Amino acid sequence: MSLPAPAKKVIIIGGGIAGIKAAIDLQKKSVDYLIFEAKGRLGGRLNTVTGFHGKYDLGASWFHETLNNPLFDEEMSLGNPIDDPKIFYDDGPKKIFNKDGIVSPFLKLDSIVNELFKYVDICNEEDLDSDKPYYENVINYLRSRKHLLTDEQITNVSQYARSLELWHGIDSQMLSSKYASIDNEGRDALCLNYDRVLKRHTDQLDQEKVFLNTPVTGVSRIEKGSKVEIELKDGKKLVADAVIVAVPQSILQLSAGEDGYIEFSPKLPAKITDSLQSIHFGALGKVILEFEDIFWPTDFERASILSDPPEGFLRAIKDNKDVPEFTRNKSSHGHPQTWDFPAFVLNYAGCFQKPSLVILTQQPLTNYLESNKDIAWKHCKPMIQVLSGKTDVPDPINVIVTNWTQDVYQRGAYSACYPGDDPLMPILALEEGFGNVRFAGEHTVLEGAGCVHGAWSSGKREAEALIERFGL
Ligand SMILES: Cc1cc2nc3c(=O)[nH]c(=O)nc-3n(C[C@H](O)[C@H](O)[C@H](O)COP(=O)(O)OP(=O)(O)OC[C@H]3O[C@@H](n4cnc5c(N)ncnc54)[C@H](O)[C@@H]3O)c2cc1C
Repeated sequence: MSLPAPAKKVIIIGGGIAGIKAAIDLQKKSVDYLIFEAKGRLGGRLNTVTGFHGKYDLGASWFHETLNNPLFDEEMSLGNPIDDPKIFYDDGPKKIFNKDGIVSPFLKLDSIVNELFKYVDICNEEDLDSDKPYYENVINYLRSRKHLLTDEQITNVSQYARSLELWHGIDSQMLSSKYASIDNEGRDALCLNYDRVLKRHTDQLDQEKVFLNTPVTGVSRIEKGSKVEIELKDGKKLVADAVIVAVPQSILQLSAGEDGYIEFSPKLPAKITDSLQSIHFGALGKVILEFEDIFWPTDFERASILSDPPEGFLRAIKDNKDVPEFTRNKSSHGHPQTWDFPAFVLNYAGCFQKPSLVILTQQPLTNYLESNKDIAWKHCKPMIQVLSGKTDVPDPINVIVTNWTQDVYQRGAYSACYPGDDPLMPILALEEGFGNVRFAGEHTVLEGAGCVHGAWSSGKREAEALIERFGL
């Protein structure tokens, strides 16, 4: 009589949606698993909090690309009750504001910026071998069209084009032109809220196999690579047949000695370590303002707040002179100035009749606000004055500022491309993995890169790969 083969065991490092999905799928095939999560909660970049007026997502808010989003499909297949909807398409009326108030739709900024995006695509196709900062192409476009645009259009387009910063989480002087454009495979839907999606997943886990507040510090391939041993921060070691490293890309990019660093033994192949040099990490952040009452218009769902162009910008475009760089960090006033950065506003008054506004910010502003949370309202107040058309605006009853850049186990928002970066290299290298050391997360997928559904799909992929490897 032959004994049944002992159950295979997989250790999952990181309890975000990628790690959780991997665990669920492994469990379905009776593969034993343990999840080690550094923080005191599961979910990683899915984090829903409750304020005075309801729930807010500090990390992901939207289901992106809903024509090609398997997580969205799965959620919707479970029903979307009319009296308790799981999503809201917040793509109704949108308004654009600058320092002086509402920007007239007759400036046709959307049409011009759409043409500009096309121009950037054409430039990229014509020059496949090099990559410029996206902002340089914005300037080139404005120079090439300056006889066709009014001064007001040139000034406002230069800043409206920066809206992409609120997608990538980095400023457009740092953003790669090649990877600036956003694929749009379907409408984006606000998820109401991601805690529901997370709970549906975590409820499927065996809670005894989940270890919170347990950072992993080392991963070693042992027994000629047939087993993997992981080391926890307290020095404890555990052995498994495989490991799925589902920590953020920013953690894989740390150097020895930095908080959160994971030591791999033997070292990861150069294919992986070198590829991690060709990608960066952005810092999208959020400031949530809750007020007593609604005192601003409810006739729009989203707003773009345009920054001021640097002094002399228009003249430089018209005279073909060097265009001044825009301010990235602190100005001479000691901290970042409101009108130096574009912002994206989600108007809860327009979407849900609630007196709240969610303001999205990008690097380096996010880093500053997340480490100086007490100035967040002062920074945002001029935007709210413009948005409401009132100088005398009440203070919020609650200000919530995200913490992604300050969390040593996150260190920002998601992968982002600087000029010259090649996001494909790390994706291919991490997808290949290193024997039974596997990788999952938003930074390891092509479809849904940077997104929740991408991270989820990567967990599914790694579970499938191990199930096949184990011959199950
Ligand atoms: C502000 C913001 C807005 C976003 N908006 C959207 C959006 O609207 N739509 C969308 O689709 N996506 C959005 N995203 C991206 C999305 O949230 C992520 O792509 C996705 O949640 C990543 O999941 P993950 O499992 O790959 O990583 P994570 O969720 O980061 O999980 C990784 C986990 O690893 C843990 N960890 C790190 N180091 C260790 C260690 N040494 N040991 C153990 N555990 C460790 C971390 O604590 C973390 O919990 C947003 C992200 C942010 C920050």
